Amino acid sequence: MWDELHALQSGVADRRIQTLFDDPARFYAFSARFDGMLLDYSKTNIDDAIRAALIALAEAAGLPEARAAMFGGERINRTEGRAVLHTALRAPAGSVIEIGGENVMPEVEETRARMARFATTLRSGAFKAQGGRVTDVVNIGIGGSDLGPAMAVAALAPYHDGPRCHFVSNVDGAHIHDTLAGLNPETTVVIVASKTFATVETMTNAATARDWMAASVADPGAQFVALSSAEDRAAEFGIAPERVFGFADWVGGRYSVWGPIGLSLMIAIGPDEFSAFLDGAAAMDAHFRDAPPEENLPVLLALTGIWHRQICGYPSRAVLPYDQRLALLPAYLQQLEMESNGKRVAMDGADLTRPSGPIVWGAPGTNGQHAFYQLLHQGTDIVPCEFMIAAEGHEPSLAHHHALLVANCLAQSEALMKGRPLESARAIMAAKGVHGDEAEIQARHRVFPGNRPSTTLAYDRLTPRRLGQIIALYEHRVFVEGVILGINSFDQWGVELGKELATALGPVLSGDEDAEGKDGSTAGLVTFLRR
Ligand SMILES: O=P(O)(O)OC[C@H]1O[C@](O)(CO)[C@@H](O)[C@@H]1O
Repeated sequence: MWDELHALQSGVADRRIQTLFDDPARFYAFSARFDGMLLDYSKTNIDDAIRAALIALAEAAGLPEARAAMFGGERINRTEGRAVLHTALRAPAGSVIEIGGENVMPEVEETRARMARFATTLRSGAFKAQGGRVTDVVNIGIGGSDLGPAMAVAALAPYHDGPRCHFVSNVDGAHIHDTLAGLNPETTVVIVASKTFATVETMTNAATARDWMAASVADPGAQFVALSSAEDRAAEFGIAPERVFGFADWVGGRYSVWGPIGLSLMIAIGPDEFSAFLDGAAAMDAHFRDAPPEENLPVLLALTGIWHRQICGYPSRAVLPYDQRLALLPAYLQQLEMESNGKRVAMDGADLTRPSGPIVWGAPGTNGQHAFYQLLHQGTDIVPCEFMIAAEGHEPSLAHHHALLVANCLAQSEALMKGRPLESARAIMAAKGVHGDEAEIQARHRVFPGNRPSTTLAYDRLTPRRLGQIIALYEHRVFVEGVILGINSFDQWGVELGKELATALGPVLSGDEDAEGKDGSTAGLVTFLRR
């Protein structure tokens, strides 16, 4: 299968993507729709034969079985011995989802209902902080306990009618200092979001926030909430059980926004809109489970990923949402994709024989156009681009802005594909009255090689439901790529070594231990920083 795909790639290496549009039906044949979304992958070099080979590859890798195993609650996270069931957090009420014969849904639904009750009392003012109605909520968490809710709260700003939400993640004291500086401790609620309730950054920030609050209110613990799988540790921290929202170990950190970790989002937009967010994701789950591969958005997005990274060899991909409110989506997807598929061994511990998942990066358009798009168009590396655009914004009086946004988004994928040949650049110089050697030099700088692939995800409007679908689409894309690569997308051992060394460096930096045994560079830096 892999050999066949490499052979197909060699055969089309010189083909211009643009020539594929000689077929007037290309756009329809190489795009797929679901609900209010459209995934266009026609501006790639994938043709019928390549798509068929990619689908065969996914099937040979056991995608149907792996998908059934995930939805069926099997312990597919082999290195941690855990099931992977974030899909249960958004499953409709009344669903039956079992792990080892036990239905997990009653507990999921009970926690969902408790979250909704708490969010409602907080939004209505029935829950009183020690200075009265809650004005501000500070979510303290990092990685999956931060990026999901922070990204979604920003994305859904037009639906935000609850208290203000703030997010503190970095252990750099500047982050919590600057966030708390503008807040009143008497009307602020602090949410400590940590699956393990042991992450050093989060626990350090939580202790600082508690000290800040203790300086102003009699009972700081009364304004603290915990979101965690380690409910005993939350209790030790001094948070009463009625404000502890637990979740099971089968929810991975980067897949956790759908449950308690999403509490700040629920407080911001309200339980009804939060339900719409879950419903969107559940609809994508059903589509992923049931749609045939040629119509299945997560499968198709994954296959373009495999084609570009593992077959064509492009090392990175750019996520380019033409939506300012999705400014945090690239960071969110960096964790989702790189923590899931940035691995060098297969499920059985053998070395991977192919590249791991790609480097994921990006920024919203149109800002990126005035920064790094230069490289996308004329750099020597090819970076597949993943554009995202809504048909309409939330500001009817600013429709002319949105029209410009859409035009820019479409123009970029067109420019990447078509480029500008040397003859056109020469004609531009001639029209400017520049001739001879200077014209030739100037023309060469104005050439765009083109033939650079992109996909576009278009949707009607960034509603809570649509955002839920988009995130679930990417989650399942990551899963499919992981299955094809034969890796475990649900552990993250690669984050451990740095944590261990940071712990060991603490006493060295404080001067309690010397730097003996450290390499010369680390010892030199310790000396410089201590001085
Ligand atoms: O929610 P926790 O347990 O504080 O973990 C935060 C993050 O840290 C990581 O474990 C990586 O260090 C992520 O996977 C996770 O999202």
